[in-house]
Amino acid sequence: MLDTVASIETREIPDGMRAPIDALARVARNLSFTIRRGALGQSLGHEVGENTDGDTQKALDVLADEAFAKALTGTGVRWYASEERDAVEPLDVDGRFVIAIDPLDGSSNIDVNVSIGTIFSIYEAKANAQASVLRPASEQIAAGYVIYGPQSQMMLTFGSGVQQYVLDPESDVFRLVDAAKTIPDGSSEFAINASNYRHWSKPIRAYIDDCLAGIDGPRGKNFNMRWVASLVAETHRILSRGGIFLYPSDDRSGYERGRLRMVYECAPIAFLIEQAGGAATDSCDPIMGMTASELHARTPFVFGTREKVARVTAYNDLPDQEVSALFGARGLFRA
Ligand SMILES: O=P(O)(O)OC[C@H]1O[C@](O)(COP(=O)(O)O)[C@@H](O)[C@@H]1O
Ligand SMILES: [Mg+2]
Ligand SMILES: [Mg+2]
Repeated sequence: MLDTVASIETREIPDGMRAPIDALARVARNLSFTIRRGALGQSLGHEVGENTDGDTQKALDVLADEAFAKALTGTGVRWYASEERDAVEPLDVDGRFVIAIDPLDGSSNIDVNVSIGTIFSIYEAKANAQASVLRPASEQIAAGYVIYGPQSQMMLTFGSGVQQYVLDPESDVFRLVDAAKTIPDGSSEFAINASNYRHWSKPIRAYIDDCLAGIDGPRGKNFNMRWVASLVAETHRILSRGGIFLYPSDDRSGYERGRLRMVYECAPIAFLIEQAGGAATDSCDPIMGMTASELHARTPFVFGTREKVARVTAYNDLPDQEVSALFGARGLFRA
């Protein structure tokens, strides 16, 4: 259907990158259609296997991965690195780019009609597959995500701000609605999977304790909590109205480095967030300065408005015994 016309408005997309971005947008609009059909179409949420990281793969994870790899072939992409594949794979031998992708983010939400997404990151390719993705996040030349929600939207950065596109159901084209999206200040929302509270480090517990204490605590104001369990949806909310997201490391086996993957989840989201005026860290240091040790490596992840992310770093920098007391007693960073 519609595969011969441009699937995204290209005026703000650098010339050399239009082919891969158009391919990503084309698959995204097809996925959006498939997701909207739900049970009227093919089954999407049943388990079909397990990926390298030990996550169950749903039918839609695999369908999305195969569709992106196929559509990107012939668009100048030399290497394709996916959450759903064991290793980085070749596409076009002479291609200029490497794409790292989480083809379907928020898999646990497929069956319950809650927003899910796609996250991607683009670098200049190197001759070596591994070296093309195991490099500082700051070397990304583009990053973006698609959210499949009540509206399907795409957010893109090429290193000079964040562009917001909405998939127009009339024309089936992603249309540019904001060429300079920035994160608003002032939200009092935090997002964390609070069921893991007992597993967190002291500084993370102290940070959340102080939020929960609300107007009676050291922060002197009330907070609200959100947890969608789709990284894309949390990012979209924070880009739209501010706040902070935390997926810290914890003491469960396998969560020593948190849950989220550096190459195709945290690096691209960090790039977008910084380009929108926010900050992204591993709870201490900026994600953009980090290099993954392997394709599926995890990292603790904290992002949102700068002041909120800096506060988490400050809690982490304090000696254990001082963590809460100091903030409470001296009223540091009040509100
Ligand atoms: O179930 P948990 O531990 O709260 O984890 C939720 C996180 O896992 C993820 O679903 C991981 O992504 P995938 O669905 O791509 O594996 C994130 O989108 C989300 O932030
Ligand atoms: Mg994901
Ligand atoms: Mg995924």
